[in-house]
Amino acid sequence: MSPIAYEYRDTLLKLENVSLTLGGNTILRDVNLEIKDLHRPGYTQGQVVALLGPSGVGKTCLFRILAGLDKPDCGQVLVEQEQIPVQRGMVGVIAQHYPLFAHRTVRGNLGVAGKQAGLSSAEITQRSTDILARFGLEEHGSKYPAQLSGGQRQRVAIAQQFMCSEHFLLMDEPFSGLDMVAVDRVIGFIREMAASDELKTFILVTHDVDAALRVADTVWLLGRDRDEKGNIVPGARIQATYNLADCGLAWRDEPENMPEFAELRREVCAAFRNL
Ligand SMILES: Nc1ncnc2c1ncn2[C@@H]1O[C@H](COP(=O)(O)OP(=O)(O)OP(=O)(O)O)[C@@H](O)[C@H]1O
Repeated sequence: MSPIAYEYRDTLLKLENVSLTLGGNTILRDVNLEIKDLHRPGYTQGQVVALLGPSGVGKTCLFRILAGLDKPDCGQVLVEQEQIPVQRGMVGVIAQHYPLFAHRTVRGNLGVAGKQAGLSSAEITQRSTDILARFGLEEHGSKYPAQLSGGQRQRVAIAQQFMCSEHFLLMDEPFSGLDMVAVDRVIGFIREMAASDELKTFILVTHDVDAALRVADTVWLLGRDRDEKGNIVPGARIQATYNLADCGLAWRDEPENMPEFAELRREVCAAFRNL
């Protein structure tokens, strides 16, 4: 199938030579990547990118650096069209399992995020109302997390991050522990939200090859090199970049049923196994 037309515009987020050492061990080594505003003629299209890597490779460390929660030893993360150094709060963070405050209502949960982002009470009320409507949660504002379904809780957790970060949403293992139907629902939701705003950018950190290839327009493989004897060289870096738009897989319904998907999946899995 022929690829869908698109072009890249401004840089929205850039990692420049990010390296990290912890307890004397090199964890990340010269990680470079760039997320650009992806433009599809006739469509509003945000970005969905995935950082894929095996367990223990340094995904969580990179996640924290991307979110401005930790500083790398060298290198930097620049965000927005103005390319400013990332600060805590500029990138919305959704931790694994979509945690919420159990003792606060849905509106209360959104309010906490709004307060952390420095919004006034009036702004919190206004933005919460807008966001609840956008997420189809209008009727649930005064409910507590325990009174929601799993899918609704996920939506609230994602909505919460939209209170503080308009554009960037970083998700840590968003598919872990979910059944097939729930994975479909999260993928559908990410796609829908990404198509709601030209600058909306989802960054998924995951080891789930299938889900990453189903939802992302770009996938980066994070891994460590091996020396000539096959031993692991400390320090993960970007080992491969897969452009799913060029493969004709991005923005399709059920790309997993396309032959191109199986081919790319084979290639990614083979590379993954060597990391
Ligand atoms: N505070 C720390 N001090 C020393 N080493 C650390 C520290 N935090 C993490 N590490 C090491 O850094 C490496 C990467 O850890 P990280 O949690 O980022 O991996 P990951 O890719 O997220 O793994 P997983 O998918 O299993 O969660 C691991 O080898 C870990 O032992």
